[in-house]
Amino acid sequence: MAKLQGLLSAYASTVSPIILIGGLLVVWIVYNVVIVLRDPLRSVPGPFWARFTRLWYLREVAGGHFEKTNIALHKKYGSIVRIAPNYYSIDDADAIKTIYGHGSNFVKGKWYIASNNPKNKHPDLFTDLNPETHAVNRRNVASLYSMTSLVAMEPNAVACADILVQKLTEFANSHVPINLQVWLQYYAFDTIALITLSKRFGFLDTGKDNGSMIAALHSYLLYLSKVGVYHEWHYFLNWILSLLPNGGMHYMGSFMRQQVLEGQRQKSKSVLEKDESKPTDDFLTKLLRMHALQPDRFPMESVFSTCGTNIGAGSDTTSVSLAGILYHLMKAPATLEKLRHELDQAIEERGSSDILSFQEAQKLPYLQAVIKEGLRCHPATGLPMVRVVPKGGAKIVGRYFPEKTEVGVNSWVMHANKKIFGPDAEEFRPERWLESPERAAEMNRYILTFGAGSRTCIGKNISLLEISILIPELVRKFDFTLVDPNRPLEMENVWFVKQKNLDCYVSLRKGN
Ligand code: HEM
Repeated sequence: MAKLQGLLSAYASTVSPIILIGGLLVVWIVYNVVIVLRDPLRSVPGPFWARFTRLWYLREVAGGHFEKTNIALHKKYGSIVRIAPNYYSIDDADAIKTIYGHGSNFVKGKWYIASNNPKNKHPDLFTDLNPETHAVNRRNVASLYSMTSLVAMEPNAVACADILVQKLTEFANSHVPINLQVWLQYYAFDTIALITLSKRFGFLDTGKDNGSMIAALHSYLLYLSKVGVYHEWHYFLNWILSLLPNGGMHYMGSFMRQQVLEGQRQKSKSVLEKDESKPTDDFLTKLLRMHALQPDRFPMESVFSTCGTNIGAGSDTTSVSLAGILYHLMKAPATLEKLRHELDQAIEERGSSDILSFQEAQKLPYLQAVIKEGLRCHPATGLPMVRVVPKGGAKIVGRYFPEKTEVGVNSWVMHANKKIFGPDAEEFRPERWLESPERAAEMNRYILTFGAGSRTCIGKNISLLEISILIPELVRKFDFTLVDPNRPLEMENVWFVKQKNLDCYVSLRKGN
């Protein structure tokens, strides 16, 4: 009897886990079948596994090429594609207004949760999911990013462009190949630091990622792009990661703290309260004044998070965009020639070869068309900008989406749309912006490089300033040649779609 009991318990101990797992699997399958059968959107096409689990989307995002996958999905399945059980990617011109338009009640989806720092009591502008607090916070800082505020920022962009030109001249003389994307990162990081904190990180000077800060921001992007898909894990994973050493982020944090303290030393609370604000004040002075005048409404945490968001959201995005424009120019010699002709003429007419100002650059139509087209062909963000369908549901592409469904448009998908940009949408052709003002205005409505609506990029003017200062200067002064023109451009989509192998020879422009 004891033997039999022993046999039975041995049998039970080996079989029961299998039965348990099998049982759970059956329950999971039945649960999913019921969900699928009851889903009013069950007829929307998409990859098989995306119907049942977010793992399909996670795997694709982790692959680092979702911008390409997303375009291919819409080619295969049409305007609406399911990419996760309750999440749909949309490729439709009218959908932009419905989902992102001012006055639409679609709020940011939970994917953005993984971008926030759980330690912050007040979410930053980018990650705030609450439309009311977001609107208040955005209003608080909007004037710091306005066109008039750019006056104080222009000399910062010019100073950094000057250093980059000097460095590239040295590379041209030594005939050493460089990774242009990396140097554009140094420019973008140093410029946004100078604009925000009144001090450069010093990447342009050393030619190095000091303190591994750029690498740390890359790891943060790797994290948020994937953990956003399973946002429920963010707080736990973030806690685990906070136990590990993270030199780069600490470096950035202490750099920021030092500069803020320096700003406070230079201008005490009483001085800031009394001083009239001037458009020429630097960004940090403006932030510290806001805190001095209304410490409850704008606490020190908001001073730090605004600075941190500028650096996080405004560095890689700008370098990716600069690299996109220059890469396309390298691949299109006739366009480059035409652009140089316009720039040379502008320089000749004003009788000085000094760097073109932002205002001057804005008056050059071909330059503006090149920038616009570069930003269309390589928008910095490469995942759908997810939003939640509001109460009462919504009609998108003629189909009813129940409330709480998640939907999103990927800039790469929209910019490849042939109905909007024409049959040659995949080509880099700046002329499309100059064919007629009506056509340009129409296309402009569907450009998502800087997002759209109430959550549109607050730093757009700053990045356009940086781009408009640097591109003409580099195009006028240097020839860039790809080390291996036949090697396809490698990119990695970690929310920002970063170029990886932009290895080039730099030489001084012939005949310059
Ligand atoms: C070429 C450069 C840039 C590109 C392509 C870009 C792109 C974008 C996009 C697409 C969004 C919307 C994201 C979404 O809805 O999911 C966004 C938001 C944002 N960007 Fe930029 N950005 C750039 C530069 C900058 C700069 C220079 C700054 C700051 C100085 C900045 C700060 C922000 C912030 C704070 C938000 C959140 C705004 C809000 O939700 O109210 N960006 N950006």
